[in-house]
Amino acid sequence: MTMSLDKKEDIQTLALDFLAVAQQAAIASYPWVGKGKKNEADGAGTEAMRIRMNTIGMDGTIVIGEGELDEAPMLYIGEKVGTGVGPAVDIAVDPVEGTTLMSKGQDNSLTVIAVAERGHLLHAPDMYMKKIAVGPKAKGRISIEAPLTENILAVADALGKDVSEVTVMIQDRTRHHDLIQQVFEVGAKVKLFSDGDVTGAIATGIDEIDVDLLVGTGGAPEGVIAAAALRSLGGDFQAQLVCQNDEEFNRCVTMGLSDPGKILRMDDLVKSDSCFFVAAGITDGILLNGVRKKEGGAMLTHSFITIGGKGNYFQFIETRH
Ligand SMILES: O=P(O)(O)OC[C@H]1O[C@](O)(COP(=O)(O)O)[C@@H](O)[C@@H]1O
Repeated sequence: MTMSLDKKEDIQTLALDFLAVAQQAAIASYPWVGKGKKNEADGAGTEAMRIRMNTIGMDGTIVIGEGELDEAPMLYIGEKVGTGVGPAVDIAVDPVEGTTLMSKGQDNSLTVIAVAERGHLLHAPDMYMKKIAVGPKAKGRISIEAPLTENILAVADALGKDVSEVTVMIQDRTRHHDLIQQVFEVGAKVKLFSDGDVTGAIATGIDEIDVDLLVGTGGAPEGVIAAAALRSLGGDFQAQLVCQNDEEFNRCVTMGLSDPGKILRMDDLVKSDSCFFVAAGITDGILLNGVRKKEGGAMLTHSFITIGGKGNYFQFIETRH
């Protein structure tokens, strides 16, 4: 029998199962850290994720994964996962978010998974997306259509901070030159990063991390995953797909996005609070510690879980395997 993900206990149980999936994927990718082999790490994480996911009592469908069936043998878009008996859910995965970071042995690579009730996650094509993210305190105060300077002033006001104390996370890319200049002009601070904008988005929803706003253009699949994390954390995420040519425009239309240039609000990205997000660190980062190998072969993981509809609820979990 297939049931929907409407009961709090269902979400909680499933979220814990997926936490184990993320941990296993991070452990499987770990031997490839710093080896310069992106594909091998991604493959190892993907396989571990799929094996563990197929033991879960659910009727799962991958909606954001490793690509189309003809380009990805595992966790392809549309692949059915789970035992087939249990809640009907849509799943968005990125076994290694920050493949370049991981392959160079740099900080901030992690495994991320977002899950929502069937039909509640946007099926985003693999193209660019303009994004803005804030935590719960600044929810309702930002607009992706407003200039960044205005958003920074609104966030400062919402957080009760002086504008000089507002930290804006931006991916260090030439396409973001104008955004970086706007931060300097208004007197706020940038925190530039080389890769991994899911981490930056989540950081806005966690008080202990000094990040107030994430802006910029990055991957659309990562955008949907980050939106699920922010929805679970009670924050806000707004976006707009960036079609660079007719082919990308037509791809959006084929995937059911009749107006690809539309501003995507939280309800367009993640339709309800029946969702959760889990992550596990591969290398150390601002959000999570990486995998550690202990004496005797035990592995230590550091992971993160946030579940929708519970306010600003999240937990960091250290596990010995
Ligand atoms: O490298 P680009 O083209 O600027 O793309 C940005 C995207 O790449 C990432 O930095 C890393 O993505 P990968 O893990 O696929 O390498 C994302 O976090 C971000 O959304």
